[in-house]
Amino acid sequence: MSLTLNPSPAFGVLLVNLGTPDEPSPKAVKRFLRQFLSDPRVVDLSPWIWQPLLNGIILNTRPAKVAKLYQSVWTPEGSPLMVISARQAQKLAVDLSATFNQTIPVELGMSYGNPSIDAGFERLKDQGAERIVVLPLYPQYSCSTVASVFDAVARYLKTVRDMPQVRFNKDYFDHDAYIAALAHSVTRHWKTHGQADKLLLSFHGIPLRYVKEGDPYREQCFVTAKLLAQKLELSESQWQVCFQSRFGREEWLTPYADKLLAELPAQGIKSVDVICPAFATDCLETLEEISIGAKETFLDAGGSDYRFIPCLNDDELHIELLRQLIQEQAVSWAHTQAT
Ligand SMILES: C=CC1=C(C)c2cc3[nH]c(cc4nc(cc5[nH]c(cc1n2)c(C)c5CCC(=O)O)C(CCC(=O)O)=C4C)c(C)c3C=C
Ligand SMILES: [Fe+2]
Ligand SMILES: [Fe+2]
Repeated sequence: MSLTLNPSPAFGVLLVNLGTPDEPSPKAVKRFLRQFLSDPRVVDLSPWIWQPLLNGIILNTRPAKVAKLYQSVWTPEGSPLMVISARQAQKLAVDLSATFNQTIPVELGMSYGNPSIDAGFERLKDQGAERIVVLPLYPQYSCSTVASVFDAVARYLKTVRDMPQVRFNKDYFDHDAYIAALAHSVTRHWKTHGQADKLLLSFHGIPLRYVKEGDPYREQCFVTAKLLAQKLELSESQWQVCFQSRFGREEWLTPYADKLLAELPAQGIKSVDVICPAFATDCLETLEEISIGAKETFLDAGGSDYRFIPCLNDDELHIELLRQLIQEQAVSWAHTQAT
């Protein structure tokens, strides 16, 4: 039964992800990388040192190379990250609206590129939402991702006279529904392809220094991995964590995915299933780096079978997890409406 007196929504949802270039051209990639890599939460070096390096070398060499990689995964509808994020938002809006028995608007906001976090807030405001749940789609908290979303939210709020009430979800690395969704995607994959010698859990890396300075990301990755292994009833030798997407010369979290995959065949591991639990949505880093590049590394090193497990994307259990996370944040705003 609905007790709503006010026709405006009880609340709105801002789903946040990293963002992606507008098109797979060197020019658009350069624009995207300039914004992304100028964020001090991502690269925390002194701007006096970093900006000349970024503008003098990186932005003159990397965009052409990375644009080619984007072209290899781009779809007719656009960048995989954007296309899948839009589907997630649409499905989540349907499920939330059913839960709360009224239309709950869900908008996307990207940390870098379009649509921006500001644009997402504005769209929610246009739909009458005065209370907003911000859900960064990063299961494990890192200063380089989630804190950067928080910074952008705070920057937006500074620009408005009447700020909305905001709830912010920090992480969900150990949420039962997250582990259940991951476990379901692995068992579904095993049913179709069989089970490999090892399940490799490849998380996006960060500089080791960030962890030494207090970032809980690595610890949260290991908790996720252990909970998933437990749920799948895997023994210690049947799974392993590694970290991908290293950038720059500094030491990042280890073991590095590419190095490990090159070593495993010599240790007698000839087949692997690879899952990327830190990514809520397939993107360049999963579809190119892990699904294509890392596969080549493993097979070249003598591996026989390499199988990539897609991200949770718009899987039913993933949307259910997102719905639960929102409901947990919004329950005190909307308990009279929840059915
Ligand atoms: C420079 C340092 C980087 C840190 C720290 C970092 C952390 C981090 N990133 C993600 C998720 C994604 N990263 C993606 C692409 C990407 N990441 C970096 C660099 C850092 N990431 C770069 C330079 C790029 C762009 C591609 C390239 O030039 O290599 C993406 C994919 C975007 C897409 O368009 O598909 C995601 C998603 C996490 C989760 C994370 C820390 C935990
Ligand atoms: Fe990244
Ligand atoms: Fe990469």
